[in-house]
Amino acid sequence: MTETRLRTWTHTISYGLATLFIVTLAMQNLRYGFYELFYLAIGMAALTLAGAAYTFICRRHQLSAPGHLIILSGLNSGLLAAIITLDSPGISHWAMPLLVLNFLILPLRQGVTLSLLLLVPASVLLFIREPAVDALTIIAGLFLLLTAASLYIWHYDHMAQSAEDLAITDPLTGAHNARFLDETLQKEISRAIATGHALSVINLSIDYAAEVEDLHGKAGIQNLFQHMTEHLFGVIRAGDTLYTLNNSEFFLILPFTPEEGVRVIAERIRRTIAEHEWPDVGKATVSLGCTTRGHGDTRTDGLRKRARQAMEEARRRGADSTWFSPGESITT
Ligand SMILES: Nc1nc2c(ncn2[C@@H]2O[C@H](COP(=O)(O)OP(=O)(O)OP(=O)(O)O)[C@@H](O)[C@H]2O)c(=O)[nH]1
Repeated sequence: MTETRLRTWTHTISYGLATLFIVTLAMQNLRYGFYELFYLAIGMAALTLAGAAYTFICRRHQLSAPGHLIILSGLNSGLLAAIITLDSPGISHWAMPLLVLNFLILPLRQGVTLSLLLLVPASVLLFIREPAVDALTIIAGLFLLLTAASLYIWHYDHMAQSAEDLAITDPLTGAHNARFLDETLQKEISRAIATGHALSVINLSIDYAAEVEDLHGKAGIQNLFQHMTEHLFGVIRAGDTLYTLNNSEFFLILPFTPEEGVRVIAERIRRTIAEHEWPDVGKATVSLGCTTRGHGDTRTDGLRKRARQAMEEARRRGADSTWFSPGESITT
């Protein structure tokens, strides 16, 4: 299930349960003749229903739907206004479903801010109006709920981020993996088409990797691969992204980099790697195939294939070399 779908479901269920809870409150207050509270609950139920409808309307871009903040601000400020004006002791309990809703629907920071904006003035009023022990009990309960909800959401966000990082990172080198390469490259191609900026890529492989492995073992080639990854991270500039494809190949996406630029950076990488003294292995070289996005390159496979062919051409011409393969020229 995608995150957008997951959120659409959790938002709909949250708004649905909140509506049910608030409508029950409304009916109870109607039964006992507390008409002000009845109207307040009806207003709040209308807003939670609006939230559910908004969730349905924005189901395809749930992650960037700003309307939830407006709806929840309305709910929170409505309840706060009621707490200030109505002087009804039980009303502060109504904050509980709202706190949960704030955390389930909004990003953590917005949820905390909105909840504190509701709880702090409500707590002050409780202290003024209620006996100290009663006020303290209610406030402690509300703040306990706020802490538990924020810790839970923080934990969930953290776990989701770790799972995402694991899915796109090579555990050996810490660079991005092949799975993430196509996704990023497609985004960069679309960005380059939209903005007209140049986009270049480099496919890079360690020369004589099989021989290095025979001589120094699997651990030796893995060590070299790790150290080269660190080295490459130190050479490329912010905005460039590095991918490790198998135990001896790298791929670089270089946004805003024209042909002359990719030739410069490829040559710099080749030279610095050849000059470096690598732990365990000593000297090592790489072959680099570079290309720049051409007129017909709207998908990743074309660019990747051309970069690979250029790398194979560099290898054919002898180790420790770079080869540039031009794409169809872009006429503007
Ligand atoms: N993407 C990318 N391009 C680079 C990098 N280094 C050099 N280039 C390209 O090569 C060109 C010339 O780079 P340099 O020889 O370092 O000259 P520079 O004037 O210091 O380059 P700037 O980084 O643009 O200031 C740059 O304009 C870039 O297009 C790099 O690390 N990443």
